[in-house]
Amino acid sequence: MLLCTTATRLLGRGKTLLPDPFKRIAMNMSSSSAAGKRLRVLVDMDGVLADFEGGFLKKYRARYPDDPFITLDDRRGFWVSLQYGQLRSDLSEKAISIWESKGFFMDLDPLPGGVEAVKEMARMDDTDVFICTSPIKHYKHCPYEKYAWVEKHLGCDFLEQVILTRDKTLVAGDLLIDDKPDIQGVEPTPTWEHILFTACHNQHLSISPSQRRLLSWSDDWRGILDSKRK
Ligand SMILES: Cc1cn([C@H]2C[C@H](OP(=O)(O)O)[C@@H](CO)O2)c(=O)[nH]c1=O
Ligand SMILES: [Mg+2]
Repeated sequence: MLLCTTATRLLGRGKTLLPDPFKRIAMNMSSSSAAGKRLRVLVDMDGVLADFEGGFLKKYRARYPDDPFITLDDRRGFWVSLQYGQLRSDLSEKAISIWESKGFFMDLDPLPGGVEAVKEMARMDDTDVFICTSPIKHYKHCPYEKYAWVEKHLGCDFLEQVILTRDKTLVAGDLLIDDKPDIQGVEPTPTWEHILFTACHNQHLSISPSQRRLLSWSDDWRGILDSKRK
């Protein structure tokens, strides 16, 4: 799955085709004209743009048709394997085998409205959007497939915006839209405000009054971005 043309691969995307010194001048000009006013939005991938839970359930049921499963309505807690292990101890490993398989991350369907929202965000003035996503430690397929998914659904240019990290606290931004309720890492005070994206596993959680949710991509994500603009 390589859709980037050779020319694009060699030269990079249109915006950054200038030779380095010119690029620096252009960047200085744009940063002085918009001094510090750009909004940086970090958008998570699984559970926010890509339907991890739906994709998991479909493949789990196809591979283990005689084993019990948990409906999306009954999902509780971020870690799928933890809840499956509580249902029956051997099911934890069976669950893990699903997302460690070739094609799992590539085949995930986009969640409704996510791709369109991210494309619209990227076109907004003074706004930088990055896809901030964690690969699983079984690295044989996942990192490649995450890039391939972005290329397929958001386009080749968007590959520039991908940040793969196991520690999102190290990434600086104004907003992090993410379905994981607790985002922790080595940085105790990340620069971003975490917006909890509602998913089957977190919808019943009560969150602190200061924390904000995005219920879906039909919810007012534009208002949340505007609230952070200086
Ligand atoms: C194991 C597991 C991973 N994931 C996702 C979260 C991470 O992607 P993301 O950062 O894009 O949300 C990735 C690695 O943990 O897989 C779940 O959403 N639920 C799970 O139970
Ligand atoms: Mg996620």
